Amino acid sequence: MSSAPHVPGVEVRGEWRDGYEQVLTTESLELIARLHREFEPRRQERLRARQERLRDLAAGGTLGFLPETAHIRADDSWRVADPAPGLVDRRVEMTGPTDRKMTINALNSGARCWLADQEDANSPLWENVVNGPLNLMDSIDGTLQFTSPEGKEYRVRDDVQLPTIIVRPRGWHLPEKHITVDGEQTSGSLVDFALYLASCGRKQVDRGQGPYFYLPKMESHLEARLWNDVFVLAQEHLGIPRGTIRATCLIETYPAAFEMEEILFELREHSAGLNAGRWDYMFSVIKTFRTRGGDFTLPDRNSVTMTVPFMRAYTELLVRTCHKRGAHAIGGMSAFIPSKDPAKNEFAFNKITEDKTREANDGFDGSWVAHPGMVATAMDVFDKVLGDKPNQLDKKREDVRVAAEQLLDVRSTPGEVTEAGLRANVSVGIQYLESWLRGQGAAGINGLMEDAATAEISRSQVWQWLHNDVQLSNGETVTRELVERLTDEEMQAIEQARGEAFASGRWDDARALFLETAVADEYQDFLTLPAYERMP
Ligand SMILES: CC(=O)SCCNC(=O)CCNC(=O)[C@H](O)C(C)(C)COP(=O)(O)OP(=O)(O)OC[C@H]1O[C@@H](n2cnc3c(N)ncnc32)[C@H](O)[C@@H]1OP(=O)(O)O
Ligand SMILES: O=CC(=O)O
Ligand SMILES: [Mg+2]
Repeated sequence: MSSAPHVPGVEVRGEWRDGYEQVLTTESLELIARLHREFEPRRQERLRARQERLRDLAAGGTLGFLPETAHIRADDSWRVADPAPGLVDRRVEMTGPTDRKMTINALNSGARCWLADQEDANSPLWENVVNGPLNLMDSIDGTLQFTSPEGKEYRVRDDVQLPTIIVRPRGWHLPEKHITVDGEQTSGSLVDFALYLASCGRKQVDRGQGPYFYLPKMESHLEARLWNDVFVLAQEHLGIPRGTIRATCLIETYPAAFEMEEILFELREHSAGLNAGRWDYMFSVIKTFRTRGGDFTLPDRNSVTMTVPFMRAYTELLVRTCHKRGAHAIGGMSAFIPSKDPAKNEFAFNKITEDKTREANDGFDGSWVAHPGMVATAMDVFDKVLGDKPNQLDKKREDVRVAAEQLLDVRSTPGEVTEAGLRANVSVGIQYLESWLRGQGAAGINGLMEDAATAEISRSQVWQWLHNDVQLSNGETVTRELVERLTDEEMQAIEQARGEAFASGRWDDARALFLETAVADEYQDFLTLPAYERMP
């Protein structure tokens, strides 16, 4: 049995298993230590800045384009780096967790890129943190195999074009408690980043591509600057040419929507574009102005479509901003997944087609699908719009003009707050949390893909409706008693639906966590923070 290598100041506190030595190497742990020592104070500073901004907003402030960076927006001369190998044609990107089976299924999906997710679709169980990069390493080495408990054999095909791998590390807010440096918990972002970079970075360069990343949940261009500085130091540390790393930033927080251009600017030598992360964006809209009542209260989650005014303003601005700077604009995730029921399946595929058609016509260069069964449908849509072109960076969208007021226009969102919407939030929130606590960060619930971002919407809507005394369409006011009663009823329904399997689930924990984050007066910034404390 191997054990963790000795690196001064570094302690691996997570359970050690055979094979981990391939990823938890001296080199990767030294990189984590160097990044931690160099950047942890700045990470903490940026997290404090988030809190300060939230306090200002709660006190009546608002969001707007920053006066201090107006010169960056006004300067037409700068562009991001030219697209890197493997990132020129990104018309369809698969997303999903990095367990062995799903890694193989994603690689065989026919998509152009694969977002290998250590974030929204992953729950940071220690074994997921280590196995993710381990599986990616095996896939690059061509040794990845899997046999299911039923005996089904999985292999990466050699007759399809493999997607370009883009790894999404955790956001800046999440700690990693299983690796400490000088006695301190490390950053989940830096651990995910360093484990992949150290184990796969050079291999990706050798096969003509590079270590590519998706960067989630950033709230300001100064957080992007922090990532850029991390990239510069890590490339130098590992002896990889500067600019080899490429990163696509998710614009998925309300404050970041006002700093798209600055985020591209900060990362320009490493930038691979922006992505419209619609689910976290919706969560962030609720969270940012959660105490400000009617003007920022959204109706039922399923009424907030991509065509409501404030969402439309956000995606239009994203395409225009990217193409002005030579950067790819990547669309988001429609939550519909295939169903065994033919009518529901047809509905889901129609929804995907509609969503991807709107994005392709708007100028996005590609978009996400959550399930391999949907790759061909999305490909068909983008093929029709792109034709032989690898992207549509030439579609400048200079017709688009988006003012701050349009991004902030939540009030014009049509729809109601209904008891069914409240029940759905409670039920989905609890079911997702139960799955997350067991180490599964994405789940299909009621025909929809649910992950950390969609669960954040569910619990934050309940919090917002409750703490703003919102009236349901049936005239009833949302109170703590009502939410608790519906929670009891929904728990009974879940127990009935799950049958015998219910007994082995972590339902008490999931229910308690949901109520702690959806009902308690003190709003938790991220559901995953208290959830992580309940994780071994
Ligand atoms: C807000 C955001 O950040 S969106 C991006 C993050 N979220 C995600 O990436 C979610 C990705 N999607 C998923 O994880 C899955 O599709 C789920 C959990 C929603 C549904 O998965 P399942 O219940 O397994 O669906 P289903 O039974 O239809 O799957 C059929 C096959 O496709 C595979 N599959 C489904 N989704 C994926 C995926 N995203 N990646 C790889 N394989 C997949 C399944 O493993 C299964 O394989 P098998 O037939 O070999 O056993
Ligand atoms: O990460 C994507 C999102 O929609 O959230
Ligand atoms: Mg997200």
